[in-house]
Amino acid sequence: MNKVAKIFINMPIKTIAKGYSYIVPDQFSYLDIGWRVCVPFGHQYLEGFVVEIAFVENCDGLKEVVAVIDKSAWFNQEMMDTAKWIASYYLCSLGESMRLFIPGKKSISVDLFYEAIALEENGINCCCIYKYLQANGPLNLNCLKKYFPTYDMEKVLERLLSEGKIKKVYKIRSRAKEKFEKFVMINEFCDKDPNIYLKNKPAQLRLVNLMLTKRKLPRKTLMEFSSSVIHALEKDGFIHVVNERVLRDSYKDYHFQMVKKSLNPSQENAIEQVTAKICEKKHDTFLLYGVTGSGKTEVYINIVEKIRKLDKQAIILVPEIALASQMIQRFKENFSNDIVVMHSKLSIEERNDAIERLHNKEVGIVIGARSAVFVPLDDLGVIIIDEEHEVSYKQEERPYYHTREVAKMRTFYSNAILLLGSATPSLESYYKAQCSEYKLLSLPKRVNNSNLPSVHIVDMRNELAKGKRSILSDDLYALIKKTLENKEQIIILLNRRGHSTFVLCRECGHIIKCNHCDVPMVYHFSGILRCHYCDSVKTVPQECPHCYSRYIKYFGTGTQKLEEELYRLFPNASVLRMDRDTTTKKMAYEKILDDFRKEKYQILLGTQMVAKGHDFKNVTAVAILSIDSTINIPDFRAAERGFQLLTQASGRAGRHGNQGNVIVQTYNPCHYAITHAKEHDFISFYHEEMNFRKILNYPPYNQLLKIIIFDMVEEILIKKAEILARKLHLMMKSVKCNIIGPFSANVVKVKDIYKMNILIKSREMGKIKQLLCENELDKRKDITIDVDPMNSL
Ligand SMILES: Nc1ncnc2c1ncn2[C@@H]1O[C@H](COP(=O)(O)OP(=O)(O)OP(=O)(O)O)[C@@H](O)[C@H]1O
Ligand SMILES: [Zn+2]
Repeated sequence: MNKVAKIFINMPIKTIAKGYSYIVPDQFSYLDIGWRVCVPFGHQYLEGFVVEIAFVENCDGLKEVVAVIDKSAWFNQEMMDTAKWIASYYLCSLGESMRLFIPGKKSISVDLFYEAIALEENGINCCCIYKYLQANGPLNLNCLKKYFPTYDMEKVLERLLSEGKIKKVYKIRSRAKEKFEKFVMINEFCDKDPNIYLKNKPAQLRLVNLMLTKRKLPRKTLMEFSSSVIHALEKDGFIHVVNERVLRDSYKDYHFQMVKKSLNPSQENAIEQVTAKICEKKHDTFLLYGVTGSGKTEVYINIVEKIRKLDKQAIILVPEIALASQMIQRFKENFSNDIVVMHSKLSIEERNDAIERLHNKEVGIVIGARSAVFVPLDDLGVIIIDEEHEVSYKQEERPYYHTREVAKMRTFYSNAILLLGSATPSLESYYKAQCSEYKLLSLPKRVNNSNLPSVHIVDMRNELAKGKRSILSDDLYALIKKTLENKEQIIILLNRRGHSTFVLCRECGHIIKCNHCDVPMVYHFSGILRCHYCDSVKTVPQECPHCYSRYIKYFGTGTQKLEEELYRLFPNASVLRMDRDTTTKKMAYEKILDDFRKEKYQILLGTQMVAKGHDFKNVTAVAILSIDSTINIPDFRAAERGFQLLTQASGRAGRHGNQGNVIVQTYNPCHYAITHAKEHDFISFYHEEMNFRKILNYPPYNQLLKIIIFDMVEEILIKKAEILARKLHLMMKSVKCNIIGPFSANVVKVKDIYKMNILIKSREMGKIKQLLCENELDKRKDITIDVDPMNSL
C-alpha cells in the first residue's frame, strides 16, 4: 500500500477547484492533513495543502510530494473546517480559501535552475555554456545571461535540454526568512580574575565588568567596543559570542504604563455575561452596543484577561491599520508583551515571526486588521471585532468573504466566543441581537458621565445664498477659532484625498477622466492628475483635449486643498493631514496619531480614517464636511453608512469631561440619517431604516448575491449580461427570488474592464448557490460572484 495525499494547490484560480493526488514518499511518512508541501504541478513546482490522506494499491501516473515546508501542520481541524465553510459559502475553491490563512498568501517561492548532466565523454565536446554549468553547479537564467551576454540564452538552454545534456532543477525558498543576531555572553566558568588579568587593557576590562552585570547583550548594542576587544576576550575565555534567531517585532519598543480602571456597573455586567459563557466552554456570539466613549475597550481587555488565564488565545480585530496603534497601546498597558501585531504594512517575515511566537507560546494575543482573522492558533478562546459595522471587514476581491462571518465560523468550530463591538452596530448584527441569535450587551452612557457632544447642522444652501463659496462655513470658522483659542484640538473629516477633485474645461464642460477607468482624475499637490481607482497619472493639459480651449479649471476640494485653506485662515495653527497619501510608509499612522495625541498639532484633518475609534483627551470639536457624498450614493446602505460615519466622527469630541461640539455641513439637513445622528439616536434610526429594508426586501430581511460580469468590450458585455439574466430566470424558476438587472456598475469601467451587475434577492440563498454551481457559473472566468455584497451597485 502507498500513502497518497490529496492536495489543493495554492493558486488564486477558481478553475482549479479540486484536489490532486500525490504519493507521499517514505521520508515524509509523517505527513498528515493540514500540512503545507511543495509538489510538481504542470511544468512548475507549487505550494499545496494536504486535505486528505489515503492508502492505495495502485499509484500509476501519480507524482510525488517533493518537499515539506513546515515542522508541523499549518492547519488544525478548526482552521480546516473554516476554510471548507468559506469555500462552500462564498463559492470559491478550497485552494483559494486555504491560502487566506498564509501571511502574504504564499509561503514559498520556487526558482528554476539549470544543472549539467554528467556525460560519458565528460562533455569535452560540448559548448562553453555546458562546461560553465558543469564547473559552477546549478545556475538560473539571469546568472547565465549575465555571464554570456551575447548568447540567445533561452534558445541555447532549450537545445541543451532537448539533447539531454542539462536538466531543470527547482530550488524552494521559504518566504519566512529567519533572522539571526549576534549576542555576547559572559562565560559562567571563567576562573581568571579580570581585574588582575586585564589590568592594562581598560576597554576589555570595561566590557567584562559590563557583561558581569548584564550576562547577555546583543552585539549591536556594544558598538563602542571594537571587534578586536571582543575577539581578545573570547580567546581568553571571558566571553563567547553566539548567533541566535530573533523574532522581528516593529512594536517591541512600545511600552506603556499600566493604568487599572475601576469598572462601572454596565461594564461589569457585560463582562460577567461573557465570562459565564467562557466558563461553559461553549460557542456564543455577543453584540456589545455601547455609545461612543462608553469604555468598550476596557470590556475587551477584561475578557481577554479571562481567556489568557485559561491559557487560550485571543484575536482582536480593528477595521483599519490606523486604529491598531491605539488598541495596541491599551492592550500593552494591560498585557505588556503578550501581544503580536498583524497587518499588511508589516513584512511577510515579520508576520511569520509573529506566528512563530504564537506557536511557541511566547505570546497569546493577536491584534490586527481583517486578515488577522486567519492567524493560525492552537487554542482559540475569543475573537473580538471592534467597530463591527465597518465595511472594510468585507474583502472586496475574491473570495469576497466577510470577516465577521469567518470569525463566527472559526469561533463556532473551536467552541470560542465571538464578541462584536460598536456604537453603531450594523443593521444585520443588531437585528440578530433582536432575534436572540446574538446576545445583546449594552453600555448606554459615556464613562465618567461625560455628555455626548452637541451636534450643529449647517445648511450649506444658506451659505451659498449668502454668496459664500469657501468649503468652511461661518459657523465652522468660528468653532475652529474658539477651539484654537481654548488650546483644544479639532478633527476635520473630508472624505476626498488629493487637492482638487476634478478638472474641467470651462468652455465645453469636458471633464478630464482616466484613460482606463470611467472616473474623473484628481489633481494632487505634486502637479499631477491621479486616478484613485488604478493609480495611473497624467500631467495637467495646457488646453482642453476636447475643444482646445485654454480655460482649464480646478474644482472640488480634497484634503490637500483644505490643508492649504486652513493654513491661510489660521496661519498660527499647526495642521496635520492623515490620508492615504501621508500614510504610505510603515508606522506612518502611528507617528501621525502619536504626534496628535501629544498635542504637537491642533488640527487633524483627513479622510474617514480620522473619524473612528480614536480616543484623544483634548479633542473637543469635530467637523464633518463630506457627508453628502456618502448619503447620496445610490445604494441601499447609503443612509446606514451616513449615520455610522456621523455618529462615529462626532463621537471623537469631548470624551473626557469637556463638552464636545460637532458641526456637520450638508445640503441635505433633513435627511433622516443626519437628524437621528444629531440626536445620537441609534434605535430610532434602526427602526426607520428597517422599515425601508422591509418594504424593499433588502437585508437583513433578505439575502443578496451579486453577479458581476466583465469584458473589455462594452457591447459584448451588454449582450452577455442579457443572455445571462435570461438564463438565470430559467435556472431559478423553482426558487423564490428576485432577479434584478443587468445594470451597469457604479463605476462602469475600471482598469479598462467594463462591468455589469445582476443582483439576486432571496431567502433561499442556499438553493440559489447550489444552482449556480450546478450550472458552473462559479467557474466562469468572465463572472465573479459576491455573496452578501456590501454594495448593490
Ligand atoms: N471604568 C472606567 N473608568 C474610567 N475611565 C474609563 C473606564 N472605562 C473606560 N475608560 C476610559 O474612557 C475612554 C473611552 O473608552 P473607549 O475608548 O474604550 O470607548 P469606546 O467605547 O471604545 O468608544 P468608541 O466607540 O467611540 O471607540 C478611554 O479613555 C478609557 O480609558
Ligand atoms: Zn484609472
